[in-house]
Amino acid sequence: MLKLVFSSSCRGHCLNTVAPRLRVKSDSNSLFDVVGRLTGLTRRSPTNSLSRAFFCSDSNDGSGSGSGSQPVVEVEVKGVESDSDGSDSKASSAIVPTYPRPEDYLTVLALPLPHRPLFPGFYMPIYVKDPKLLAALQESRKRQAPYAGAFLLKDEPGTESSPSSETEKSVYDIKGKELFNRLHEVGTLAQISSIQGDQVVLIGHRRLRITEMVSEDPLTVKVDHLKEKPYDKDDDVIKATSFEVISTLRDVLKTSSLWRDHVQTYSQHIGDFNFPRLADFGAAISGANKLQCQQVLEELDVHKRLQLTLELVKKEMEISKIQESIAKAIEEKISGEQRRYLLNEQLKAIKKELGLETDDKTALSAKFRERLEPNREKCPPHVLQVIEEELTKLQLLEASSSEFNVTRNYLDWLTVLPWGNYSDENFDVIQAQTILDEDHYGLADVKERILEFIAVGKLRGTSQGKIICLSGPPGVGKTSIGRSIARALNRKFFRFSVGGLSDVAEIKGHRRTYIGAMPGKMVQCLKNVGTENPLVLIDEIDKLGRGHAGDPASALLELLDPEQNANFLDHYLDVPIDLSKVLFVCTANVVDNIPNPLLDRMEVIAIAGYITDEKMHIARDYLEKTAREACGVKPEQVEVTDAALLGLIENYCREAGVRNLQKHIEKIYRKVCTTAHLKIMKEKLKVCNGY
Ligand SMILES: Nc1ncnc2c1ncn2[C@@H]1O[C@H](COP(=O)(O)OP(=O)(O)OP(=O)(O)O)[C@@H](O)[C@H]1O
Repeated sequence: MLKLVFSSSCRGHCLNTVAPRLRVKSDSNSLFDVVGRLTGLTRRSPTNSLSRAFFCSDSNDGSGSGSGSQPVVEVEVKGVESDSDGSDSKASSAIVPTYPRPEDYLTVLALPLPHRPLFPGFYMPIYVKDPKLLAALQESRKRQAPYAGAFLLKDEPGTESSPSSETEKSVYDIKGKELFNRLHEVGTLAQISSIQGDQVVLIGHRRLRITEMVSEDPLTVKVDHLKEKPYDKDDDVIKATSFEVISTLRDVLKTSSLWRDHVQTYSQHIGDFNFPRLADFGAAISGANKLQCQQVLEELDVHKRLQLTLELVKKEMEISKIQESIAKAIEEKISGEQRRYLLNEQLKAIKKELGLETDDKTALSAKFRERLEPNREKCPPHVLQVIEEELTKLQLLEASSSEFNVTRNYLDWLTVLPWGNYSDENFDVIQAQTILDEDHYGLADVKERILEFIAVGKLRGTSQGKIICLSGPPGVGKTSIGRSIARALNRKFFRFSVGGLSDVAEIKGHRRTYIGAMPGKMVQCLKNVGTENPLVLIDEIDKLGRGHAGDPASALLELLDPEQNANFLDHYLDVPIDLSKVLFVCTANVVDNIPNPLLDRMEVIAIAGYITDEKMHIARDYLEKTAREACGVKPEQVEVTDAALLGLIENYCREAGVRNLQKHIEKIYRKVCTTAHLKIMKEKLKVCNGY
């Protein structure tokens, strides 16, 4: 049992039920076999023709005189529809009763078709919303007269001809005379194949013409049965036109799979074929609008009908060509995009594997932009401009060129600097004092100066960079107090020693044109600390070297001078940096060795050596504690007496600073550790030997 469906949504026709087995005796050559041969469709063997021979038995009787192929209908109610409820199966089994014959129906119920006319030989499901009409249809089936007239509904005057202009429901709102006037005169005698709920499946049989209205509700009309005008089947023009229709159909079939399905289904169910049927078939499966289809239906001249159909299938051919080209273009686009995506993904994977991902220009730019984004608001406009210019340049450069690397490094430095980032300064004098005292004993002058600095900063609301120079003999705590000051002020700490420095580039940076060029110490410092207001300790400023190319002291001057350092220009960076918020602390052993212009700009705080009493305090409260912790000794384990410390200071550590004293204390603790360890080992040995 077969169930084959024509796409009714696009064509409006449907082969939607099972054909009862009718034997159609026909010796006419099937045109669809010709189409099948041309398109490679398999031709059914003659033995199969029994099961596929279904078509309205007298739909081709118009060719009577011409074709002379009048099929003999013998009803054999063998095949039954296996509907779910089974209610219709009986009814549908008697599709073509022997009596009365279809041509005997001269008064029929008129069914309005809103979308397309019904062609002989085609199925069409319709929804009958009018209960009266539905009841009448059911009644007529019961009376063994399952026929009605299906007529296309004319568009309402003034509305556009579109399939959606009239819904199924509103069609059945029109009744009586109004409906009669809205129906096209020519329609189709339709066999009611099945009724399921409000769905009625019609099979087109033959053409009808309305002559008069018999009753209004449900609309019943008197009809004339129409026959095709006699034609000569050997007429060359008709033959040529039909061959052209077939050839066009064949071309469409090549491209449109939907049509292929239609023809295959149709050819399996249609046995004989002739010119009028070919015309009907072409028009029925074309996507032409309802009026064009109606025109074909109304045409009784076979040649004209073939011509009309040819027009429609040619148009269909054009549509299918456009459809094909659209499909091809979209397919190409999609496959091209997919290919590119795949290749890109592969490229990414390869780069990742080889560690080359950073060389990707776009990824690099994205990285730099991402890094800059949090500081963009605070970043000075001139720097932003340079960054944007360099980013554009980066995109234009060849990734393998040396210039590319220079630009990449430059951008790396430009974007990594903490533009406008400051650490929250501590303006609490008491807290600062506590921190300073925690770390160092004495050093009153230094501490006082720092507290003054904080107090001024608090009153002003902002602190200005200063240059403080701590001078004194080695080991008096110049460097360590610098770290302590940074902690007290809550600034980041950076130390660099300029002892023996003779290259100006160390301070001012190299020009970017040199291979391996680097920015100066100050830019490195900013990158390191991540804030623009760190405490920078410049150690051993009195031991600054003398360069053969340029004077480091002068470069340092530019760096330290509060007047100039608001716009400090590093050779590498090439954009001014604001260093005015940086607190510079320099250390020197001998002030006299500091170049005069530098010394002039500094606030020198001299730290003299410590006296014995001070050393005692430092040793007891700071040095001993640090040394003990460093050696992992607990306070209760060792006791260093004052006499011992005094002896150490007076006899062994007579220098001004406390570095030597610190070393001796550390030495004592190391010795204590070793002795204690040896003692424990001896005890263990004694135990082992049985003493
Ligand atoms: N007043 C102090 N209180 C506590 N510790 C101190 C004090 N002065 C110095 N020290 C300690 O002495 C050690 C040496 O100090 P530091 O290295 O800062 O000396 P310096 O003056 O910088 O020497 P140099 O001039 O040789 O660089 C440090 O461990 C430091 O903690």
